[in-house]
Amino acid sequence: EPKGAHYSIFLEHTPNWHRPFGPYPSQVGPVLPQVPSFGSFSNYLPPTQTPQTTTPDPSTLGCGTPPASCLKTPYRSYDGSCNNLRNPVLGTPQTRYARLLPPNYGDKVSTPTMSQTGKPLPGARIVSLLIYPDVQIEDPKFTLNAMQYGQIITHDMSMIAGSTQAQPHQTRCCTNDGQLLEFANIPEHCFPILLPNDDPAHSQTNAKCMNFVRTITDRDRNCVGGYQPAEQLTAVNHYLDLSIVYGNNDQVNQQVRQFQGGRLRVDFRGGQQWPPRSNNASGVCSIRSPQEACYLAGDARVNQNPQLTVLQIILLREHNRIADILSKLNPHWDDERLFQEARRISIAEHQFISYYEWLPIFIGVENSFKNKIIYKTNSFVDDYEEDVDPTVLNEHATAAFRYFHSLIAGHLDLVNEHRSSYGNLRLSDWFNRPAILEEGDNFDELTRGLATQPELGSDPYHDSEITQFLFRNGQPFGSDLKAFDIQRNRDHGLASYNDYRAYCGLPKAFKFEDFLDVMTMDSVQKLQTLYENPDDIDLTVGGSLEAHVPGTLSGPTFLCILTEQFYRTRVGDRFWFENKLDGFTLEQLNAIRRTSISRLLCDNGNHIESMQLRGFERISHDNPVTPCEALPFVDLSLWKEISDTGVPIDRPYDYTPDLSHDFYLKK
Ligand code: HEM
Repeated sequence: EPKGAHYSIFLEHTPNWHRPFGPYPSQVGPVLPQVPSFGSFSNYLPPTQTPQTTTPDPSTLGCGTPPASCLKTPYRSYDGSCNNLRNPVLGTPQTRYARLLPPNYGDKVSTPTMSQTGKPLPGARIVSLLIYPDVQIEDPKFTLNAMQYGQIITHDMSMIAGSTQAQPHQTRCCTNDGQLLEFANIPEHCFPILLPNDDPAHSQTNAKCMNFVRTITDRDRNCVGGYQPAEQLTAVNHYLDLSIVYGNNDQVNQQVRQFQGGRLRVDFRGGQQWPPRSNNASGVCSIRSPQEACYLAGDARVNQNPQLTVLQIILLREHNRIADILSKLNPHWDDERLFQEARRISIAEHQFISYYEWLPIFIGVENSFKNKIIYKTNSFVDDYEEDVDPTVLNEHATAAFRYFHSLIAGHLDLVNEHRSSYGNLRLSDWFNRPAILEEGDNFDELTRGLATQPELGSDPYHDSEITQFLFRNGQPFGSDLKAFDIQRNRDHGLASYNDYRAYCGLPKAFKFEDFLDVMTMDSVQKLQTLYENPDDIDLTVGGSLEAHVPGTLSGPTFLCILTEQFYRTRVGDRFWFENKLDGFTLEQLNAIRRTSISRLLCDNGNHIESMQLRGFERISHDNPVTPCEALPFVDLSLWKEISDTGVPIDRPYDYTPDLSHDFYLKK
């Protein structure tokens, strides 16, 4: 095992990770046009009207469309525009990922990465089979809920352009029976994964080819030309703002809203609220009959797996729960005001749970404090910095954060109120088929399962439900998520694992044995069997073999990338919930800080009666199942604006942000 001493040295370096725009410009290619005149706020809207910007026409997708102007409003836009007032397009959908290191494309411009020797890298499926076998090791401490909330955070922050990530891609790079297409017939953007002859699964059907379509880049959209290296685009807004619930643009937002009482649209069945039906069910779900439920939500991936859909529904119901209470407290508020206030509270709860409950488990408590990602305070934390770029890093989304695919469990326990499980669902039976949630008591049983079943360990082992059966849709075998991750790493031309070691403060390796500082001999030997040169190792692969930094769920290289990302996501968000500018009074902010994932599950399940206090942690003597009413909750009465006798309630801070504040007029 690697020596522990290394880590303490490493941790001392952590505060240097934040370089506001990195050593490498975060916008690859020409700087996007800045909006010259957004400083003129003549068209100010009071807070009770629909805020925001002129929405770009999605049919003219370029590489991010700057809004025509930014309106003065205390609420976020749906697409994230005007969050950064100096560069209002920053963080909006259809913009580039950022990068910490320059890309390493095969032809230096856009083709997938090659070996240093000029030959192709080892096949992604071959690497996946050797490095990521299915060995079932449960995490000793954390629940499936920790894994599942991670996917929620991911979907909130990014989605490679050109794919829904929910279904096999519409572009087919292989024949229907899994053979390679004739070269002349291969559609544009294809980068199929070749299957070895002795593939343990696919040799049984004689398939030789797994579909894989390249991510859309700024070059594909003609935003850059010449020899400018390509940068991939993300289809959703980069902020941690519950866009998975509210949509990433005004159009989707309008589809998910009820426009009554501040509520989101729901269908009532069996006395419970369910998301509205998608109007393209056969396109986005693997349904067997037209009646089968397939949901519409702010994010296109909502139906991808049952537990993801459970959390999406919990978050949707939480919004409506808050809107209903606010409307009783403040009957004079109209739909828009109720909607935006409920939205702001839901986003704050989500940011709190993500950063204060979830993130310390993954990137460590000490590391999170040290890097100013969380604070111990009962006050505001006004740490917004306009020159910190909130853009999602390609290294984060394509390599580091995907490491947690390892936590996925292939079977989902159905758990009753006594916390006993009498059965489970096989994951690959239910990809893109959410109807299962509405059967019997499944919704609550899956919800309790989330908080009871352990996640699998964060290690190189992966459940075969995602490496042999992903999206199999009734077929005997399916795709391989880890082969996708490796192929995606090359598609995006990420610099090598060795380069990121150096970036993150580890010594650069000159020979394979040099990796022994953070890897076992067994892992180094596997790498040596696969790769010709230490500089060839894909970031996705090398990073996933590192021993963990104590107190975290990742090795030092991924930890460095994750820490950098979550710093930027927080400090680059003008509407971060702990900023005075987000418009909460101190009392309200401290009320938000009493929320928890367990309370959210309690309040929004069908009939959940109990939960342990820390819902990302397994049930134990220290974390016993407790009646829901005994769990801390957000006291929404603090949002009551006028007392029962009609007197305005005096708040210690002005409820509505002062819009004439210097800040807005600075530039
Ligand atoms: C059952 C659970 C999950 C399934 C089935 C799943 C599946 C997928 C699939 C199919 C992709 C797209 C692959 C590609 O074409 O490149 C993807 C991307 C990704 N996944 Fe997962 N995933 C799951 C859970 C998670 C979790 C728990 C995390 C992290 C905590 C995560 C992080 C990511 C990230 C960062 C991406 C790239 C996002 C982007 O497009 O920018 N996933 N996942």
